[in-house]
Amino acid sequence: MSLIDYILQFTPYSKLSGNLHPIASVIVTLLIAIVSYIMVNSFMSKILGRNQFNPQGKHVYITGGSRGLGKAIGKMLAAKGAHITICALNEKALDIALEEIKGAARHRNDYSQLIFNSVSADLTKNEESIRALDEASAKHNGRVPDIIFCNAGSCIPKVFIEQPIEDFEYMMQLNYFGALYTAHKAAKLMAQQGVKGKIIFVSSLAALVGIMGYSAYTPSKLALRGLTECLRQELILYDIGVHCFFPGNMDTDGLSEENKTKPQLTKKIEGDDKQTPEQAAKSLYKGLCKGNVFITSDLLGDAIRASTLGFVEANNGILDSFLCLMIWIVSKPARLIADKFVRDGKSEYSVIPADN
Ligand SMILES: NC(=O)C1=CN([C@@H]2O[C@H](COP(=O)(O)OP(=O)(O)OC[C@H]3O[C@@H](n4cnc5c(N)ncnc54)[C@H](OP(=O)(O)O)[C@@H]3O)[C@@H](O)[C@H]2O)C=CC1
Ligand SMILES: CCCCCCCCCCCCCCCC(=O)[C@@H](N)CO
Repeated sequence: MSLIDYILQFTPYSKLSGNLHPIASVIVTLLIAIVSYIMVNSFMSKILGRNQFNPQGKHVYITGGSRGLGKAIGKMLAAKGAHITICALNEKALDIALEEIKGAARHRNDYSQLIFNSVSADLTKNEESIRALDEASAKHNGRVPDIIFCNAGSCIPKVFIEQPIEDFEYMMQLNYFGALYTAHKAAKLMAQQGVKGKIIFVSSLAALVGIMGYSAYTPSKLALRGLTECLRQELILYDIGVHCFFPGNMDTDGLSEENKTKPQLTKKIEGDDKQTPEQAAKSLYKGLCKGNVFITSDLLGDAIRASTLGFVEANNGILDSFLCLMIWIVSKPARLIADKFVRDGKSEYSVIPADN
């Protein structure tokens, strides 16, 4: 008896196969194989993936850690025993956030050994980004942080022709170059010091699907995807892991702020689903534990991710193929409906008179 026959005898297939048409029996066999594969795969990834991300005792550096997602990541990892450094612009907000982050770790036995620190810097500038990282390292005897979250970012949504060029430049400068400056310095220090660390870029679901109103934001976040793909391979040289997170809308100050300038049509197309930053942080953590390179925060995001993989590793080959198929089925009607919203909205968008 072959191994397959041995396994199949424990399935309903063994009782059915005698009565089935040969084609039906091939289909049933395939289905059983697929379901078993998914079960074995998810079981294995639970067993094998459990230790791929253990922040305990590690120094975690979070840009944009004073609010929203960055602060939620800080609290979550502090509670798991990480040393935390947060970096942002506003010092007062940093102080308040650091107290909250400490509070999340206070129940721990090793609380007194944990180091919490905040650094104020303008991350749109290379020298400032380097100084911030140096200050963070100084509190750890010059050792670069083990885990870097490039999370600081901003979104100003507007209709393309009404958006000033300065906005395009600002978003590229903060969302792409801001993350690049920190990652570049951190990777160099990790390589020099032999620190087998991790760099995690916070992109957005809006990087993987382009919708109206995000013409300045989407490209700046898509650039991070490209950077992740190159660095994931290149930093194997130094055993540095690279990951990219693509969350959907999260209930943060950033979202309230962007909603002030967001075109109605953009709101209509993206819908008003949103997660708390804590929920998104949890999805990110789970993805890191499994060793996933591209990580999302909900099912729609996961399907969009799976449909745009290219040469990026699937998180689960079979499941991702299935999700990709779902997007292939729904994307055409979804696009037609979204396009119709835009066509029907023409009258609401009066065009600014031509320059005279
Ligand atoms: N909220 C959402 O719906 C989504 C957000 N994202 C992305 O997730 C990340 C976090 O978003 P969210 O939590 O909403 O962001 P928030 O706007 O709530 O917080 C942004 C953080 O970045 C810091 N920051 C902004 N500019 C600078 C700067 N020039 N130098 C240093 N720090 C800076 C802010 O500090 P300070 O106040 O001091 O400037 C703050 O800590 C961003 O990259 C965002 O693009 C992705 C998908 C959806
Ligand atoms: C062409 C047809 C389109 C069909 C629409 C399908 C639905 C896509 C939802 C995408 C939502 C994007 C959320 C991220 C927003 C974000 O990153 C900012 N809010 C940042 O703060």
